Amino acid sequence: MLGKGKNVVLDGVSMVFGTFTAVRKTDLEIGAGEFFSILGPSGCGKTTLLRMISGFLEPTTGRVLIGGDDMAGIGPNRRPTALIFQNLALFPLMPVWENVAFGLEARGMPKRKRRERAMELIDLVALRGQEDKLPGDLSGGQRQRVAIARALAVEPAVLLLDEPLSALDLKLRQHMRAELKSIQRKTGVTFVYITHDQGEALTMSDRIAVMNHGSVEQVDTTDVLYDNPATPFVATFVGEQNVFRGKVAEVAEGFAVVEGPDGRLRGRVREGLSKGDAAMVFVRPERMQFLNGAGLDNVVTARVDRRDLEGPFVNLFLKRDANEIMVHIVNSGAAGRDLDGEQRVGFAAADALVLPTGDLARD
Ligand SMILES: Nc1ncnc2c1ncn2[C@@H]1O[C@H](COP(=O)(O)OP(=O)(O)OP(=O)(O)O)[C@@H](O)[C@H]1O
Repeated sequence: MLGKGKNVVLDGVSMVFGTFTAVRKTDLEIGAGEFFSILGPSGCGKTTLLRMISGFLEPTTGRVLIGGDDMAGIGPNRRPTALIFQNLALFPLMPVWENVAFGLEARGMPKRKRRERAMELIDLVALRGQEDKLPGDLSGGQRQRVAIARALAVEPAVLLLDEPLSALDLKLRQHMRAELKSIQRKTGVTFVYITHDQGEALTMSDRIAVMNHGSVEQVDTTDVLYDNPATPFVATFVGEQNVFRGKVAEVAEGFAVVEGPDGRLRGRVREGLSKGDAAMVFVRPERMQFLNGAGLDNVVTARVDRRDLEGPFVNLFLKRDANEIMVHIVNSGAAGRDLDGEQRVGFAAADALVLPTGDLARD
């Protein structure tokens, strides 16, 4: 009943509007049946990349291949893709099932068969019982599922989703994440998902490409992206980070020591840094600990500034001169309530990553 997922290859693709380069030369391979996200801040070129895959834009340079076929000169309607936007554009006067079956009529499928096919898809997106309602009588999340069923009805090999959840409230968005992932798994269709929401990308994707200023900075699985970001931008765009600046004092056996205003800090390093280079040390807030006398590879003294209760966990913010340090602790009782004044916080060298100085996501 459903199209089988195909791979998408971008081979030296770029997009220039007049004198402005929206997407720099990009090579990317999205696997058949993969849930692949393109993540980045507003204006970084995500939608432009998606429009080149869908055929609404012809790339300035390079080729788009879907399932091995070069898409040059092939319009959006003739590509094995379907597109879902934030603005769903459902037909308000058509019941749910006719909305889902809409693309099938153009293919000359008789009405009874169309309804049958629509019902299969309505089951897939868990909307059984809603098929005769009008879109206006559904919740936002249900409407979203109608749009997904409609896009899947035409049996695309690749489903392109452009921030489809951004109009929904937080609870519904979180629920729809699980739902989208399960639909993707059941169908085996390749999903290319555009978002600026790193939480969304991390929870749903097999792999993520992080974009910044028209370039893909890193493509990796979610765990690798979180634990081993390739650049300061990726390190700070995906999740929270503590950042310590300084100069490399030593490099040996996969670790570097960075000397700066926060002292001598040791962390993991890849190639590309030598003694004297400007560097940044990144540590996730959940890898920082308050040190009650105990030692750790790295120790920083800072003053407790504020405590944010998030419910299941607590974020403690400490100040050290101009630097803010965030420590994330599990709320197993009165977490962090009695902490104030100067405190020693620390982290293991294995939990810190040293990268060459670069642009941060939230500068
Ligand atoms: N047709 C166009 N002509 C000129 N510039 C364009 C055109 N389309 C997009 N751009 C520019 O290209 C850049 C990338 O736009 P794009 O829509 O791809 O970003 P995005 O990452 O999807 O952002 P958002 O999350 O805000 O939608 C932006 O600076 C935008 O203004």
